[in-house]
Amino acid sequence: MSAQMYESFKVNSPNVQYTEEHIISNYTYQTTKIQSVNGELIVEPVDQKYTFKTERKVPKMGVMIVGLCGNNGTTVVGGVIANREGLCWNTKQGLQTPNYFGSVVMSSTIRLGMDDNGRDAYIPLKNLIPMVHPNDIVFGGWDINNSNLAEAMQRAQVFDYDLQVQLIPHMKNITPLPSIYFPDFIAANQKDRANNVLTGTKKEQMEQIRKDIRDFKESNKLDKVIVMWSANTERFSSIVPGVNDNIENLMAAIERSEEEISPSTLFAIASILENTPYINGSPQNTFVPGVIELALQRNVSIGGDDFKTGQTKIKSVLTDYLVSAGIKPVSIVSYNHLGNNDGKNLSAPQQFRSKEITKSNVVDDMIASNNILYKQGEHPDHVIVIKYVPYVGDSKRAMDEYTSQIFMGGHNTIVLHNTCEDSLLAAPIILDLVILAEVANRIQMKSENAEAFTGFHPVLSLLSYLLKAPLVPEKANVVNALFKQRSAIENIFKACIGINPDNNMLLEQRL
Ligand SMILES: NC(=O)c1ccc[n+]([C@@H]2O[C@H](COP(=O)([O-])OP(=O)(O)OC[C@H]3O[C@@H](n4cnc5c(N)ncnc54)[C@H](O)[C@@H]3O)[C@@H](O)[C@H]2O)c1
Ligand SMILES: O=P([O-])([O-])O[C@@H]1[C@@H](O)[C@H](O)[C@@H](O)[C@H](O)[C@@H]1O
Repeated sequence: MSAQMYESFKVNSPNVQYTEEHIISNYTYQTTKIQSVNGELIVEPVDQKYTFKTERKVPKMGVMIVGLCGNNGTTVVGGVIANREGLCWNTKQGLQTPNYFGSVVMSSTIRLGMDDNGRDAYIPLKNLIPMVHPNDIVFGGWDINNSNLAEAMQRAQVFDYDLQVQLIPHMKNITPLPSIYFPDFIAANQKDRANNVLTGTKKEQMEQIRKDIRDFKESNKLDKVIVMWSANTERFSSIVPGVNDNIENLMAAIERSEEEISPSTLFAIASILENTPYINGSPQNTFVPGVIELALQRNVSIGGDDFKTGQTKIKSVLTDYLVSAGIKPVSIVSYNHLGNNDGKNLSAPQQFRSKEITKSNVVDDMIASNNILYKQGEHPDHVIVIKYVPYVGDSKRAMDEYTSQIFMGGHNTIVLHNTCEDSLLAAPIILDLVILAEVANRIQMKSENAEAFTGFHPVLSLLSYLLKAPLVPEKANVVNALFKQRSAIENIFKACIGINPDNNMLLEQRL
């Protein structure tokens, strides 16, 4: 047996100290410095010393979901209630128990090292450093539709009937706060849903959202709140000089109720002004330059864009495998049809365009990494098709074809059919996003030459593993390859407790 599972562990190292409040780790970050000198590439291995300081106390956290009554919103809330209450339900396969499958935090493991018998020791990722447990999260939020959460959960048609029945009493008293609704930003076919909307100027509506956040935090006696956009995909906002190109212009434009400012941008600003992290689970460009500038100014975490759940997640693995194996994808065709309200909204051209962008860009970094296969600027044909077929509901059917050039003019064609229960895939991603965003805000680090500890950059690129179009700090590289993204999470958490990254060399077993 090559693997042994463990639940907990203690680090034995002179470089790691556990105090009442913190885990303090003196860590050597090993990286490689590259320089081109007189046309010659100089490669210099570098050891940089850092001190990581992680707060051990896990806060009482609330999550406010924009789009609370949607398929994703009701599924994540219902799923947490089922887990917290231990609700089991009958299905045609027998009794089903609740779980957090699909959450990398709650249901994946990481390798710590090898024991004396040569067995790999694994622990749950969630036990690596102290993190919020989803069962303890308090949910609330907004929706332009006034259904209570039990009605909305039933409308979503995601959960098995026997579970729905058990969830109704737990969800019927949860109701969404009225929200900001500007019809021009989402499909016209959403109009019938909009019976729970704020009125007033854009400034007044934004101030109401700020008050909602304060009231939610206070009434639930929360230590922290995170706002998560899981509302419909908006059209892209135009970046207009003098309107949203910097925070000064953006705040002035809000005062003028400027047309081009979207509901999601107002939610982002409201959150940042309330020192509340904001995550965008949809593809639109909520984070116009003025919003990013505000997040930097106030040092508040923002993350996005667009949950990476099924068809695109596989694309970020398959393309990485092909290119890193020296195989040249030359055509990628991604078709899917779905019948939920998300699909209905995406049936409108401008909303589809937002999604097409995030679903297409996910291969760019992998293609750019191999100039043996691709000349400068060369890339595969890449087509995205999304069709709205009401009957299939939340059960999205994805069909992909990957055609690649192989040895000596040959071709390899991979065809995938992938039935993605979209909300059952997205709900655990939503939990991972808020749990990781919260813990990232409890980690500080200091290089040996620095005066003071600092946190992560406000643009939280650590969340990339969970997103189609990762938002990264200016000048930082976008990484879409899924296992590189996962390693970043694992290795940064290991650094917090002074454990080296898993380099997979296994010299203990190769010499
Ligand atoms: N696998 C997935 O489900 C998945 C993956 C990636 C991204 N997404 C994105 O997540 C979002 C939600 O997906 P869903 O399946 O829950 O969609 P949904 O249509 O079921 O839910 C969206 C909800 O947002 C509400 N809404 C619309 N505009 C609003 C506003 N301005 N303020 C508050 N509420 C508003 C709607 O009334 C609806 O209840 C979509 O943008 C979708 O593209 C979903
Ligand atoms: O499965 P995935 O590509 O990660 O993401 C999904 C898309 O395939 C689907 O077309 C769209 O409707 C969903 O909102 C989601 O974006």
